[in-house]
Amino acid sequence: MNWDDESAYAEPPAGDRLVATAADGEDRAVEAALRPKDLGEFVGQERVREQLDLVLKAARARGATADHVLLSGAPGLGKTTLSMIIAAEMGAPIRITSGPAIQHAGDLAAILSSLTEGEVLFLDEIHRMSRPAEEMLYMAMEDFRVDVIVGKGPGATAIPLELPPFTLVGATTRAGLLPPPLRDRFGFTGHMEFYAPAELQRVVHRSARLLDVEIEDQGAAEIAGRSRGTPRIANRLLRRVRDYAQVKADGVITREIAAQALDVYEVDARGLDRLDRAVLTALLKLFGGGPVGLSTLAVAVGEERETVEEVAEPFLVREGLLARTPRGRIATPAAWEHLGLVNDAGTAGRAGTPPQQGLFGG
Ligand SMILES: Nc1ncnc2c1ncn2[C@@H]1O[C@H](COP(=O)(O)OP(=O)(O)OP(=O)(O)O)[C@@H](O)[C@H]1O
Repeated sequence: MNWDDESAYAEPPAGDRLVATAADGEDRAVEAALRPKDLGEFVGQERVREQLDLVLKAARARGATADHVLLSGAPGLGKTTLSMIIAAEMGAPIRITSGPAIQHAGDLAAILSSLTEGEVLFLDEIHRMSRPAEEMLYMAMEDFRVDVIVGKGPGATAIPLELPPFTLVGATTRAGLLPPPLRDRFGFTGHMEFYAPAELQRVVHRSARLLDVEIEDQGAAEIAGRSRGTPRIANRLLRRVRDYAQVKADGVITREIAAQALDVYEVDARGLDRLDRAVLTALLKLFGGGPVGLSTLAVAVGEERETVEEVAEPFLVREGLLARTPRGRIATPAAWEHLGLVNDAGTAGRAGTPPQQGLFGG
């Protein structure tokens, strides 16, 4: 996983996609109830959990405020949840804000100057902060001090303001976009990975328990397998499957019920939705697996170029179903297999030809 590849996680707001990684209104309403409250309850991310546990235990033993923490990774993997756990483990209050909400250095100064000793400041999307605010943050992180500028022009003066020690938890989907001086000021950086199906299965079981939904192991596995490695998606799919189980069955989520429900919602066994499959189908059936230009592919599926590039492609690339080459987009052998077109050589056009040539060419 290349954490500096910012395009890997660029995804616009959820819209009506069930498999979107961004949170929608309904997610926000239930997420608070589903958030693990301590490191023991937090599923997966073994490495980050273990490292963070050491950082927090050591700080507690010293009676000190924990070092600043940077969490990087795709949306919905648990960065906000982890920041709340850090505060809880330190017995400290937490203040939550985000980069886009801090456009002026004054906005940041107001927040920083109102922090109490040991408080955790969670700054989501830290890469989207304005430059002047970012520069103020450098000094605040290092020296627990800010210079507040009073007045304008030649008469402006900087008034130093001491801050109580605090822990900044920065979250970013794009670690590569952070300027090195900012990155270097974090004492600990945790890279959040996509979750394995078995881990997501545990997330689903846990959420089902909290939502008072009866679910069988195989039902949880079915939902986990379609959740694109992301707990937020797993929780969202669980809620839709619960609806289906209530209306069409006796409320219990079995493997069959989960599969039927997610088929209704057009989320397939590998987690692809209608748009993902439309892109792949066009690539295979209309263009023989490529290479084909992005604009042509977008026209073929009746979508904007940006939608195909930013919404569908990142997951298809991650899944090894599609590759971006200098000559255009190509389908991998796994794409043919997934859509059941591998043995389709007898049909019209080149639909049955696996795109062996030029797979890495161009
Ligand atoms: N490790 C985990 N174990 C159990 N539930 C989790 C875990 N990680 C995330 N979740 C659940 O997934 C949902 C999304 O998590 P969270 O809001 O922390 O993600 P995020 O990375 O901060 O997303 P974003 O970057 O979009 O804000 C929450 O409901 C949370 O409870």
